[in-house]
Amino acid sequence: MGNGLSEQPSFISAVPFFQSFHIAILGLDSAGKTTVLYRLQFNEFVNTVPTKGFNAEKVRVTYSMYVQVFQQIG
Ligand SMILES: Nc1nc2c(ncn2[C@@H]2O[C@H](COP(=O)(O)OP(=O)(O)OP(=O)(O)O)[C@@H](O)[C@H]2O)c(=O)[nH]1
Ligand SMILES: [Mg+2]
Repeated sequence: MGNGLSEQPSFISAVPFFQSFHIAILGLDSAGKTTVLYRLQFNEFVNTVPTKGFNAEKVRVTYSMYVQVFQQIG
């Protein structure tokens, strides 16, 4: 689950700055989707409540590159 998240993979730095991509996090209830999303966004673990609908965050992966991450209910 969220605790297993390692450093962001190096392939991201190989993506040209003008490209953008979306990441969808899918999983069963309480799988740790929101935990992963906020770990990416804030670099810390936060207390979560069950998500209603979906959640989206723009995550900065390099100085000038952002990735839009969508979190969908299970
Ligand atoms: N032990 C453990 N607990 C975790 C881990 N990741 C998340 N949790 C806990 O699992 C619970 C659910 O985490 P969420 O991130 O809210 O799960 P979710 O997939 O977003 O759940 P829904 O929004 O209901 O679909 C929370 O109490 C988290 O603290 C992990 O890696 N290890
Ligand atoms: Mg959630």
